[in-house]
Amino acid sequence: MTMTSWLESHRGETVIIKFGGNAMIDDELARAFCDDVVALGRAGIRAVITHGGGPQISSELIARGIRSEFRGGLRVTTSEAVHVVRDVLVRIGADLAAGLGAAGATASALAGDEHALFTAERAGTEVAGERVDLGQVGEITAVEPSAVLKVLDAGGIPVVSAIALGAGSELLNVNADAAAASLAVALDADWLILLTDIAGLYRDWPNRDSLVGEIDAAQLATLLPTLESGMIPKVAAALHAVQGGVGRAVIVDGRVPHVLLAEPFGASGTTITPAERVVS
Ligand SMILES: Nc1ncnc2c1ncn2[C@@H]1O[C@H](COP(=O)(O)OP(=O)(O)O)[C@@H](O)[C@H]1O
Ligand SMILES: CC(=O)N[C@@H](CCC(=O)OP(=O)(O)O)C(=O)O
Repeated sequence: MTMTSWLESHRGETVIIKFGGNAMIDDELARAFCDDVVALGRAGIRAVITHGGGPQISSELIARGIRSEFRGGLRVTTSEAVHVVRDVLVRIGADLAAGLGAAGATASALAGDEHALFTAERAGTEVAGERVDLGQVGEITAVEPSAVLKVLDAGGIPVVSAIALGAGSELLNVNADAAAASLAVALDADWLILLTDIAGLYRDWPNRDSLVGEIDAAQLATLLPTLESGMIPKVAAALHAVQGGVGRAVIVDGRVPHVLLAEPFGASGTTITPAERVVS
């Protein structure tokens, strides 16, 4: 099947694409990403972009002399830091929407704390059996996707920043993979694509011969406790998505130009399927 006919067979499907990794810091890769998203839109695929910006947030915090550290793959976030997180994410969202605009789309940047898009509750985490207080970090408890749907229905591409509102309207920093997964579930998406800076999920990290091509949710759940660092929230997000009804989650290599147009949506990476296999 050619890519054109493959896309044609998926017309009308909803795809949430989490932009991240190297594609975010390399102008040429970012341009290729925007061109691909525009091509998906032209093929009648409903594409929604979500993004994080971990490295950019870290640089800005350092520049402002605010300490931050990661525990269990999540940033410990003070009340001072959370405003920096939001500022950086809003800037990235605006740049991405401008890039998509330059590539020929009508894109609208939406911050997750607006339009009641993401509601979250403060969440800690457990590291080596111990509870860790992460400060203003949240776990998404509700998604109100109407602002996203409005953009999609008008033929545009929503660009969603991963930040949420908690109790008393406090800003909560959320992991961008988790936010993308929650949005994918709320939109009953067919695909969740997570762009990263590695070829996919390795079963026996860092053994480069152990790349996983396809894995179902049950097998992935048994692998989750063995994972490290940034892969923990990413795999947990992929699992949440397919367990919540999303057709497939795919972890793909954002270092590869035009990876989104590699049939099907970057088959070179790791595809996560629901426990009960869906044949498409
Ligand atoms: N089992 C694994 N498979 C793949 N990558 C892993 C694994 N365990 C840890 N990693 C690390 O996780 C990184 C990806 O997570 P992260 O840097 O948070 O991605 P992103 O910035 O795209 O969200 C990889 O570059 C790799 O160094
Ligand atoms: C709670 C938490 O860790 N939030 C992340 C949000 C950004 C993000 O997830 O960006 P990437 O996808 O580029 O890693 C952070 O502060 O870095």
